[in-house]
Amino acid sequence: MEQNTESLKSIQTSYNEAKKLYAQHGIDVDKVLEQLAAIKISLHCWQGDDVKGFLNKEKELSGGIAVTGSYPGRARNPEELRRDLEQTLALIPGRHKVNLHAIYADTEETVDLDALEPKHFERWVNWAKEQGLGLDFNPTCFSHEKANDGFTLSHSDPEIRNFWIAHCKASRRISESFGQALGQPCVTNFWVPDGYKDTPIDRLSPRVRLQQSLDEIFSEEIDQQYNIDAVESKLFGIGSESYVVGSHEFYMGYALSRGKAVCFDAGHFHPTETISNKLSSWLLFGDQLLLHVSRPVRWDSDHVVTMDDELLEIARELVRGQFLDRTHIGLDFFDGSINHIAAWVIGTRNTIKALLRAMLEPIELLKQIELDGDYTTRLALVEELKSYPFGAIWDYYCATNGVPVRESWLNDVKQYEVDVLSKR
Ligand SMILES: C[C@H](O)[C@H](O)[C@@H](O)C(=O)CO
Ligand SMILES: [Mn+2]
Repeated sequence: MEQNTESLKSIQTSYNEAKKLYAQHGIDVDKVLEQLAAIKISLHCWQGDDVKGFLNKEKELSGGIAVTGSYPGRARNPEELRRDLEQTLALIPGRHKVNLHAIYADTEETVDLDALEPKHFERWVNWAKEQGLGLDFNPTCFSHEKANDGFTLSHSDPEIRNFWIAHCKASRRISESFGQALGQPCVTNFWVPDGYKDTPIDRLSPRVRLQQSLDEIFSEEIDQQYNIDAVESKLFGIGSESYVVGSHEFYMGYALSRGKAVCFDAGHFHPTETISNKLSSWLLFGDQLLLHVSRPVRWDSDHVVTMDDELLEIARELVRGQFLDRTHIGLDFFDGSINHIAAWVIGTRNTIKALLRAMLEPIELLKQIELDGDYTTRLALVEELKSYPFGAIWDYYCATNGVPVRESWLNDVKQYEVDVLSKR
C-alpha cells in the first residue's frame, strides 16, 4: 500500500527519534530490522477454510479439534485459498512460508490419503515459486473414516495402522518434492489425535505401536536440506480427555533418540503451563524446534494470536537464547467467527511484532544485571522497556516493506470482503 508523502515523513521522523532512544542502550535498530526480515513465519492454510480441505470435503472435522463460527467467505477451493493467501501476505511485512495439510491437495483425481503424490500438489508448488514462498507440510491423520474411532498410527488393527503409515510416508515424499522445487527445507509436522476418552488400562501398548509406526515412516532416508521432520505432542483433545498416546514425554523421548524436531503447540499443555519456559531446555539437548504459535483460551481453543504476555515471552526466549536459526515458526489457530483474512493478518503481524520487540531489548546488559544479582534494576528496566517506542520502528518496517502501516490494513481487508469474500 502506498503511504502519502506527509505520513511517510512523519513515520521517518518518529523512527529516527525512536532509534536514538534504543541506541542509548547500544541497540542498532537498522541491524535489528535486517535480522527481522530474515525470519520466516509459516502461515497455516487451514485458517482460510475452517480446516475443511479439498479432499474428503464432505467429512466432518475430527481428531478432537473444533472450529466455531460461521463467518462468511471461507475459501471453497484451492484457487480461492491461494487468492486469499496472496491478499493476506500483501498486508504482512517480510517473505514467508505457507503450511499445507495433506487434505489441501489440488487435484481433480479421486485419491485417498495413502496414495497422494507430489503431482497432486504441483499447482501449490508453482504458485509458491511465483510468489517467492516456501512450503511446509502435514499429513492429515483425522477427518477420515479410518480415524473414526480416534486411533491412527497407534491403532491396534494393523490394516488401519498401515494405511496411516502409508499416508505419512507419502507425505514425506511430497515434502521432499517441495524442498527440492523451492530450494528451502519443508518442515513436515506429524500430529496424530490418538487417545482415549476415559482412563485406559494399558497406556504402554499404543505408545509402543506409535513408536514402531514412526520408525517405519522415518525408515525412508530423506535429505534434511529438503525435509525436516517434527513431532507434535498434546495433552488432551475432545474425546481423548484422559489419555493421549503422543504425549509430551513420549515425543521428547522419541525426537531426542531419533534426531527429530519437536513441535511445541502453545495450546497443548495444562492451562497454566507455558511453552516459552520449555524452549531453552529442549534446545539444550535437541537440535531443531517447530513452534505452533496459538492462543489457548482455557483449553486448546486455537484463538487468533494476540500480543499477550506468552507471545512476547516466546519471542524473548527465541531472541535471548539465539535460537532463531534452529526454530521454525508456524502458526496454528482457526477462528471461524471473524473475517478469515483478518485472522491471519492479526496473528502473523503480532508474531513478527513480538519478535521485533524482543530484538529491541538490551539483552547483554540485562543478562549482566541479572548475573550481578541486581533484580531491582532487572525488573525496573524490563518494565520501562515495555513502553519504549517500538511502534515507531514497526511502522517504519511496514512502510519500507510496502505494506500498510498500523490498522490501515483493515481497509484492504474490508474492501476484499466486499469485492471477493461476500460473493462466495
Ligand atoms: C490442523 C493442525 O494440524 C492441528 O491443529 C494440530 O497441529 C494441532 O494442534 C491439533 O490440536
Ligand atoms: Mn498444532
